[in-house]
Amino acid sequence: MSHGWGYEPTNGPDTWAADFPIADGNRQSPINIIPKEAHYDPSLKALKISYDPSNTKGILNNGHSFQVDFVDDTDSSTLTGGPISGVYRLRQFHFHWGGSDNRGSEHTLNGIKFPCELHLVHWNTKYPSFGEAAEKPDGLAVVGVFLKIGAANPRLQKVLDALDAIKNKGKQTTFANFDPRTLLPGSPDYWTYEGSLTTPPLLESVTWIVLKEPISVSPAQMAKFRSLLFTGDGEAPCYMVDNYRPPQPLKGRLVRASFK
Ligand SMILES: O=C(NCc1ccccc1)Nc1ccc2c(c1)[B-](O)(O)OC2
Ligand SMILES: [Zn+2]
Repeated sequence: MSHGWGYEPTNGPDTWAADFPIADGNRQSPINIIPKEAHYDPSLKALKISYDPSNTKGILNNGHSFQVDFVDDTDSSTLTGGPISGVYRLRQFHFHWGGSDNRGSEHTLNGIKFPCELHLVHWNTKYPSFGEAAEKPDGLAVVGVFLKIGAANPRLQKVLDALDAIKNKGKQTTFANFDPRTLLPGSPDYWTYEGSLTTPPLLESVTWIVLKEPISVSPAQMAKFRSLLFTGDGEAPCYMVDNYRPPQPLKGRLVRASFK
């Protein structure tokens, strides 16, 4: 019985193409971003982010990461502007991180890996649902934020304090009134390119918006991420670390910059 995809040698990123041939597609993510090769596009608008903390629904260990889910049945938490047209609704945010501080991010900058990367997932309201949007080339918009080691980030702490309650795969707990805007850096500068989900089903439906300025995370806070388990209650425990896909071939894609 073939177990599901994951990040171990037997089911990790190098094995995904067997079940998800799109893994070798023409717009796969993540990528290595080389700022000097990005094209400044003066027509790119500023990102407009408007979140309603009361939309926060809960926090879940899904066995690959943990995610904070949002009520997305109205336009109360949205992303507009930037490289996208129309209104995209916030669905969830989650992270990818490493087993040590020298790795963990999915996107890289000049080949440099950050210890962690935040993904804020939005779907295009021209489609009836997230699931439908996820199958369209302009269906999703994901804001990526790098985390770099530094001072403890107080904005992260509320999220990290909830992790003790969702140690195992499948566990979820209440989580309310969180404003993900508080996790964003001060600078509005971003790179953008057309890509995909970075986990199976690896659908090529994501407009990526990767912010230039990282936010901080302390070593102790990174240890909290690494205290989660990939495994379910009663299984042999396996720490949730290195849940990142490495950069994929650019295949001729342009990376645009919103700044000079
Ligand atoms: O939503 C996901 N799966 C469930 C699903 C349901 C219905 C249709 C397709 C997929 N996955 C997913 C969504 C967004 C992002 C990622 C993975 B990411 O690349 O890690 O960062 C951005
Ligand atoms: Zn992600």
